[in-house]
Amino acid sequence: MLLSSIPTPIEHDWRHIENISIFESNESLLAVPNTQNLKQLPIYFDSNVNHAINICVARQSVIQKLQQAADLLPKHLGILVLDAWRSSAVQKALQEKIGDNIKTIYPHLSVDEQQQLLSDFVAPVRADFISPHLTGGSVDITLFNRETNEWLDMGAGFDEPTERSHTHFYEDQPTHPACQNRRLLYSVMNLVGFSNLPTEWWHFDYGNSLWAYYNQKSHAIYGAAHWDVVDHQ
Ligand SMILES: C[C@@H](N)C(=O)N[C@H](C)C(=O)O
Ligand SMILES: [Zn+2]
Repeated sequence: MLLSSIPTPIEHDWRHIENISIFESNESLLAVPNTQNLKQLPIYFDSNVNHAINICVARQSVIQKLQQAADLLPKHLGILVLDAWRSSAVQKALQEKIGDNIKTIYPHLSVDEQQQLLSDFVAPVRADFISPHLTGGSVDITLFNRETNEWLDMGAGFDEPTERSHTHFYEDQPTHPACQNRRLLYSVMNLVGFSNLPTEWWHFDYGNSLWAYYNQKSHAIYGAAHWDVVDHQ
């Protein structure tokens, strides 16, 4: 497959994204299946993030498209879903967790600079804003080797709040494995219709306002979605 190079980022402004119209499609949230080349590992539940659920769920078309993207990969690779739909309570817990990481890594930055950096890596939690993962249209994913189950080298850890996480970071080192692996993930996801968040090599969207923004669509098709843990026990 011809791999796309990863473009220089277009910055996003959450204030602009919240003004995009949503024509809700009412597609259901479903569990991400475990197939040979598509698996889930609910990373926030496994790492005891408050309120995280023990399953990755996403909109029906998102799941279909993930499977299509996985089928485009070389046979020895698969897509591992780490998180998909996420409640506002989990979003808030992540704001705190990643905010604390930023304070530790960058103690010399002012509070405003730390907040600005946090907004690159975690969407806001506000009553008037629908965060991307709350729509069931966002997925946090990586690639794994189907023979060894190992994650591929992406050149920065998942949720690492540093510049190395920016999707295009390794574009000036085309022979670096992380450049090749990011291009592969980016290419298959792009081919089936997802957009990528330029600050995070792992975050992709379909159907929500972030996707409408990066794909220059007139409107999004996914607003807030709800998964009732009690109904699904
Ligand atoms: C927290 C991280 N995994 C993520 O999903 N970030 C984006 C920006 C989000 O919070 O929607
Ligand atoms: Zn994400």
